[in-house]
Amino acid sequence: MAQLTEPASAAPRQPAGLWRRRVASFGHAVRGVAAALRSEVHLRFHAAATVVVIGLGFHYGITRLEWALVALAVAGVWTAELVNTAIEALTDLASPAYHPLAGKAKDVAAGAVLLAALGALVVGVLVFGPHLLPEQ
Ligand SMILES: Nc1ncnc2c1ncn2[C@@H]1O[C@H](COP(=O)(O)OP(=O)(O)OP(=O)(O)O)[C@@H](O)[C@H]1O
Repeated sequence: MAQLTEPASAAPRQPAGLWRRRVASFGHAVRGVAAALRSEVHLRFHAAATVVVIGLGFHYGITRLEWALVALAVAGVWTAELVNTAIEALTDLASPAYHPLAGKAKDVAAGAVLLAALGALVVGVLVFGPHLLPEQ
């Protein structure tokens, strides 16, 4: 039977359409972060910690390089936590019953969060330690 409409893939790519898709993708990403924030207590803790760290950064007037390190550390923890949340959801979908591989997937994802958090702790201690505990 003849097709009445062209398949979507055959439509010419207009710049306006590309922009619409980019904006839609951005919306999906924001929706993902919001959903994770609603369901994950850890992420709400990270959100509070991020606000505190930014406040400390302004309070102590840290340097541009220190801001860069803090930004990387904060983004690293958020990224690891969001990926962990996605892997947990996919694992629960694929294997609601107990399975050693499901456990391994969740443990490895949690390990990524742990490593990112340890890295952020090191950055936090090195950047803010001298301000919070000045030498006598
Ligand atoms: N389907 C499963 N099969 C085997 N082991 C599992 C399974 N689901 C969870 N586990 C084990 O239980 C641990 C905790 O899993 P759970 O889904 O409760 O994560 P969580 O502790 O709630 O994580 P978070 O607190 O980050 O949300 C996993 O790291 C894994 O070792």
